[in-house]
Amino acid sequence: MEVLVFGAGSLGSLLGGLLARAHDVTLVGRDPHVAAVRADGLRITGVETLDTRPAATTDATGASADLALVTVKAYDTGTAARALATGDYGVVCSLQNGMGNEDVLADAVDAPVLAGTVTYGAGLVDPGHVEWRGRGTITLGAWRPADDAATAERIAAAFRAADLDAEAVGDVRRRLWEKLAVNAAINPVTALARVENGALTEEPLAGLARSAAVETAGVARADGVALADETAAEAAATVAGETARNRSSMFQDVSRGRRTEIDAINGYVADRAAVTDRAAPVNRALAALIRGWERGAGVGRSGDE
Ligand SMILES: NC(=O)C1=CN([C@@H]2O[C@H](COP(=O)(O)OP(=O)(O)OC[C@H]3O[C@@H](n4cnc5c(N)ncnc54)[C@H](OP(=O)(O)O)[C@@H]3O)[C@@H](O)[C@H]2O)C=CC1
Ligand SMILES: CC(C)(CO)C(=O)C(=O)O
Repeated sequence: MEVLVFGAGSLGSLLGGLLARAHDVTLVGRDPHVAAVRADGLRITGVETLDTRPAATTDATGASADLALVTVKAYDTGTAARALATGDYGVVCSLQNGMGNEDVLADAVDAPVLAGTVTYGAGLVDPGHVEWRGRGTITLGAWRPADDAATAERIAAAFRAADLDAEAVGDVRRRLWEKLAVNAAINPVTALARVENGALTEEPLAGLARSAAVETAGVARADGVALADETAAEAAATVAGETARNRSSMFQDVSRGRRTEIDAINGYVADRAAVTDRAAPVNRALAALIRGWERGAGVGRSGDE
């Protein structure tokens, strides 16, 4: 299968490198990473060590592939969608965190759209070198009723052909909302308190994280997705415990003075709550605090805005 990975940073490089074991992969990213991959290939270290040679480019204009995976940060999805709209793809699949990405892609591209959640962990450590930080699972599903479920199964099988753990599911919206509840609970609280994820398993932060998760579940239900309060709260607590020594991606972004994915996480929950006439005071407050930090830090918002 021809696979184009749009957003060859941490996750895109890891998955692209692993997929290159079985497929014809092109990474779309930035220099100096792209130049290093073109010159010397991609090195994966960590869980396994692997040297692969995917193609790499900084410009996907007019490209084509059987599958386009979208692995940019959520605030860059609009840019990715516009670039993909100039090409020809059999399927487009978001593997990003947060909500709203699939709708942006579906509005722009003329191809079936899949949604995916990923629990693999990755970090780009040097140009041409990505660290594989954790094994995980990829869960895929059709985004719109018109996006055939058999497509999700075919793409999951393509991941499995490259020895990745992947499954197609019929309830991908619920899976995305559950992951959203986990991110809404863990990401802003760890970023604001400057703590590793494990700090959320005890007070004084456990109650705040739980409130964010439970509130997210309520908004999911108002949006037509059956996510129980306790399921969301337990998912957040379990992930915080299992990733106790991790710094969440938002904590890392704030530490590096980089823009966060707050709009697609707690900002999305607060926006959906407003549409369905619900209050979401915890998510709204967490979003305001992170946005306040972004503004104070002068973090650029040049992506979709
Ligand atoms: N890292 C992980 O382990 C996991 C990440 N995720 C999710 O996956 C998504 C990606 O995360 P992550 O890989 O960490 O993010 P990164 O920032 O490491 O990767 C995104 C890459 O895409 C590049 N990019 C953005 N726009 C373009 C463009 N127009 N053309 C070419 N390259 C572009 C970025 O470059 P630049 O920065 O220069 O703009 C960056 O290198 C997020 O939604 C994240 O929450 C989910 C599970 C695990
Ligand atoms: C699951 C979690 C919270 C792990 O750190 C994550 O997805 C993130 O940091 O963005």
